[in-house]
Amino acid sequence: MKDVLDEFQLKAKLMDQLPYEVVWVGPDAKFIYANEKFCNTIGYNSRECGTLSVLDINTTLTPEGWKAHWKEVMEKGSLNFTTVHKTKKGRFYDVEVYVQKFSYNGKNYLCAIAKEITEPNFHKKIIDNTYEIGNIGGWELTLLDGSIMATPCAMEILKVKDLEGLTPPKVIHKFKDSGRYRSLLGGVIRNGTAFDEILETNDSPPRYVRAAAKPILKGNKIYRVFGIYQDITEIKQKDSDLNFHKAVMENARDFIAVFNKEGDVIHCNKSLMKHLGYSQDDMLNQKKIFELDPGASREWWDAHFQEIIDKGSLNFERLLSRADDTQFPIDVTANHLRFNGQDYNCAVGRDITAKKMRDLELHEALQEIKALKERLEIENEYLQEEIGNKINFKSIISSSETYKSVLIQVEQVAPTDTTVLITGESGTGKELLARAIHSNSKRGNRPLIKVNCATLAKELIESELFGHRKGAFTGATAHKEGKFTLADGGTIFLDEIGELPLELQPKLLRVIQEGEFDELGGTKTIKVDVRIIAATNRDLKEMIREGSFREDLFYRLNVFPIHNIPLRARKPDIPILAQYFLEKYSVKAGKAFKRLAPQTLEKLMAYNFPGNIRELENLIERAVIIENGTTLNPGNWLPEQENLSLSNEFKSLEANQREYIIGVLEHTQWRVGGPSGAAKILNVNDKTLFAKMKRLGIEKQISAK
Ligand SMILES: Nc1ncnc2c1ncn2[C@@H]1O[C@H](COP(=O)(O)OP(=O)(O)OP(=O)(O)O)[C@@H](O)[C@H]1O
Repeated sequence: MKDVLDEFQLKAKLMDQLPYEVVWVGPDAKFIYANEKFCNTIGYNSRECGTLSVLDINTTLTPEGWKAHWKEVMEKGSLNFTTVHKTKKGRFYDVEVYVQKFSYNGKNYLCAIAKEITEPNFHKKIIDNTYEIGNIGGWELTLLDGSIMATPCAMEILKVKDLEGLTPPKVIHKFKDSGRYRSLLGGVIRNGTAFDEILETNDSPPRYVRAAAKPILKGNKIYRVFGIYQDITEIKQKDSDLNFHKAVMENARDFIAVFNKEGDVIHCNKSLMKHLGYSQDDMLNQKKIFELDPGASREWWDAHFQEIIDKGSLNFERLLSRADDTQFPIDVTANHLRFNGQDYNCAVGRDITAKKMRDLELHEALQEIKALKERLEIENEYLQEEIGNKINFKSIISSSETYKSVLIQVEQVAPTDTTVLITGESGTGKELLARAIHSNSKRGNRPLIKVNCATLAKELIESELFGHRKGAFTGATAHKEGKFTLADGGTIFLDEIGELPLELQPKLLRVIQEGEFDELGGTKTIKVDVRIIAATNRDLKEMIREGSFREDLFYRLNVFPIHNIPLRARKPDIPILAQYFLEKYSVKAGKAFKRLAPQTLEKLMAYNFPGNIRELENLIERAVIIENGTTLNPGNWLPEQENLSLSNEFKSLEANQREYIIGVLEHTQWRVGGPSGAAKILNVNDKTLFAKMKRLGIEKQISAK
């Protein structure tokens, strides 16, 4: 070495002046000469350099590598490459090397000129600042000697005091899942598998560190691993806050959807997607408001969107359409949202099907209550009437043996639910019997609803009996309960059943048979529990023959027939009945009558009473008004003499009725209604009398007042 130095001393001095690191190297890789720049950079003095070889400063170089390198330079004469040198203090730095072969005294040498290619200062500053702001620490592990270099930030992030703390065996314990980090580091060191993961530290409270590493290769050999640590606790916190808010939105039971001005679904939560039956892919940026809300037109949407911008938010109800085309009502609050310079409609909605159902049920319940109230009011009217009528029942006056059989029948059938058909002439007391049956049945505390089939206008009978819904026909301005509904649980008394129009008879038959009927204009079948008592003064069998009464209905009604005996067939009852009426009307008229004169009774007994008990009652009432005293003597209130004799030439009942009614009408100067009208005298209501007059062909040229 000394010889060589002597020979090259001058040249060597010149080399010292160069701004490059210059070394001369022999075939054994040992330095023969190193200039000052090299010595200064590498940190060894020139004496120490004399003891070093290339392998000492190039830590990745092996003896075999050196041999191959020497051979290549010898062959090629020169080479250009970059490598890494290590200083005496252990700092690694990148160098660009130019190697030139030269020979002296038959021996070959290398002259290497190296230049540090570490980043210039300002670049380094930028990098340092970036790392600091990003809270990123860098580290580099040299695999050959296991040495590690790191930025101060890396040590800060992992809270280690020295570089040793960042070496793989130590650093793994900084993380909660040290096993996982060990395997990640092992992967990059052994197999060059880069990683980029977020790991939780062992600190309390834990922090989150992003750990990433990648191998640095020389050829296909891993000689270093470069990595970073980044404290992302804050980012993670923000992220988890964001995720929390997202989860709140996603898991809200209410529907949340965000639409842009064009009506595209920009965002929608799970609840809405599930309810509509769409997947996320179906919905986001695929669906428009117009598909979800079939009632929304372009014009509506534009106006609505603008209104939301103007007002901030709006509340309203809409119908949404599901994927399967079914619809459901929602209550929506649409809010204006301005984000990144764009306007959005953020709609929060709720399915109100159940609420609507409840409203409907409530409405129906209210309707039902209303109907029940109406019914109660009507029932109350009937019950009031009943109270009066019950007095009449108590007053069934009879002492005749003949009538006893009728009363026995009443007593027998009353407690049952059997349908009863009471026949008999007009005025014989059929209604009185019907009331007696009802009062003595278990339905006695429920109403007895009376329907006079003769007095109802033909076209109204059906709605009277079965009720109608509002609008069922012209004039049906409100819902009306039918008599059958009113009689539910009680008894219906169908007086003058023979007058029921033929076309309504099947409907009555159905109620009797099945206990159900359809309301006019209604959609539901109404079921009722009603006992039926019918009465007629017509010969229904004859009517069947004529074809004006259905035979099947007759047999349904005629389950328990009671024939009411005419008064002329129970004459022994005349005195007792006459006495009863005398007392009744005396009290009413404020008269003092106590008894009937024997002559009066005689005349009454001689009379045929075509109008039966009603006629007797009316006679006495009239007598009480006309006469005075305590004994009722015969007077001109008694029927015409010719009618008093028992004649064989009996007139028909109808002819008698006609004559009698005309007589009364003449007496009242053809006044039908009012306190002194014929109806009052005949003890029938005005309508009944009008119906009778119509039926009997009595001209209606008179005023009804
Ligand atoms: N046994 C009786 N005791 C007391 N009053 C009676 C008796 N029978 C009938 N009446 C009275 O006679 C009048 C007529 O009776 P009711 O109306 O019951 O006869 P009706 O056969 O139903 O008549 P119509 O066929 O004309 O409807 C009533 O005022 C009733 O109170």
